[in-house]
Amino acid sequence: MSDTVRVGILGASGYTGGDLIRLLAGHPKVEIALLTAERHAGASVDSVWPHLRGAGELPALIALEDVEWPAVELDVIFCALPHATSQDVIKGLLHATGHSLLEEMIAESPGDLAESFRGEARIIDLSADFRLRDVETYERWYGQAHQAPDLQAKAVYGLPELYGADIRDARLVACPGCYPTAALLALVPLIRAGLVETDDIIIDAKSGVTGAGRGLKQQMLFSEVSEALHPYGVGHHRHMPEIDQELSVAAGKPVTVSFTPHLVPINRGELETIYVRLRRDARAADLRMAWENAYGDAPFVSVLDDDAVPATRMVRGSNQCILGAVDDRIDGRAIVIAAIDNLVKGSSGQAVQVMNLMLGFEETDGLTQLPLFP
Ligand SMILES: NC(=O)C1=CN([C@@H]2O[C@H](COP(=O)(O)OP(=O)(O)OC[C@H]3O[C@@H](n4cnc5c(N)ncnc54)[C@H](OP(=O)(O)O)[C@@H]3O)[C@@H](O)[C@H]2O)C=CC1
Ligand SMILES: CC(=O)N[C@@H](CCC(=O)OP(=O)(O)O)C(=O)O
Repeated sequence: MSDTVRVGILGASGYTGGDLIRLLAGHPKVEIALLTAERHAGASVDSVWPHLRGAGELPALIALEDVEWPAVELDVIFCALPHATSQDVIKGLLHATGHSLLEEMIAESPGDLAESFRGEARIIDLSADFRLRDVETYERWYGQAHQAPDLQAKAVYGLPELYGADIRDARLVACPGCYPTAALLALVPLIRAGLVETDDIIIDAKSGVTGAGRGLKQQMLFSEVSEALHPYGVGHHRHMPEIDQELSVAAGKPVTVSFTPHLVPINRGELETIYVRLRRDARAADLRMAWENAYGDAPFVSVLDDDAVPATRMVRGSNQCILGAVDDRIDGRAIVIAAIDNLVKGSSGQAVQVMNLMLGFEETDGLTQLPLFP
């Protein structure tokens, strides 16, 4: 492989696609070789993203159907498309590029796919399409049949702090949802250390409006989001099975959480306040110690001392997740708080971190931005 890798971003006119361009333009080992869009196909990056004028020479956005696979010769493909679209597109591009994942699937179930293929682009999907290991769970929560169930079984869950070793060898990575990212970074080490009861976890989550994507939606209008606070998806949000799935792995038994997201009138940022019941006379200090043990070497997770608490302003624009824990005044309980930027650690930054691991780059390459304040 040459010194730089050729990278494509599918869905480059969306919010996560835009942040991928911003981060990758500053990455020392990346050349952005392909950008796609749907409604914005044919537009220049400057016109879609005026804040990226200084990002250097970039290809114009083209429609997916105009991509010349495999001639475009990408080493890495970021797929920042709406869920459900992603699974179709990834399946199609495996055929178009002659990807080795297809070869493997043909070997496993001969007859299903008629030809043999080759090719090695690493695929990093930001959508929800390959996150759930169980196809039935996907179909129940997303309300539709999965178009690529064989591929779902091949995907690695892309939370680097938990699955770094698997990500290094993966060809298809499913980046976690933004809410699961914060919840899992906070809770997995506590569950692994046996410090919290797993049947009494309550997650009160808040997200900025960019979490909903760039498409025009009435409930995202300034007049409807500003000066307001909206709970949504109460009792049925799609991120619940994803959080349950990963906490169950950590606990070695089924875990079901209570989770309620809220839309808050900020552009970026996510804050989760998590109420837990403690085991074995544990205190908040023990929770902090478990995080320190789990994340001692992790460049993007930090733990606040004593009773200090995270806020979205401490992470905005950066790939950081900040954690804090405080003893509750109800004996035996603690309040855990996690803050991330939904567009960075919650999606695009995490996806770049995944690429760095997959290609053996420094984990922090392209991701050293400090947060913006105020
Ligand atoms: N926003 C966030 O905080 C997070 C988002 N995600 C996930 O990342 C993915 C992208 O999200 P986000 O960037 O917010 O979404 P946006 O709605 O902002 O962007 C979607 C992108 O996909 C393109 N697109 C839409 N439909 C099609 C299609 N049928 N074929 C080809 N391209 C299409 C759009 O092109 P055009 O603009 O030209 O129409 C646009 O570039 C989603 O799956 C989302 O769930 C994950 C974690 C956090
Ligand atoms: C504010 C807002 O609407 N946020 C999105 C979460 C963004 C995300 O992580 O989405 P995916 O799981 O779809 O990738 C939501 O609640 O659906």
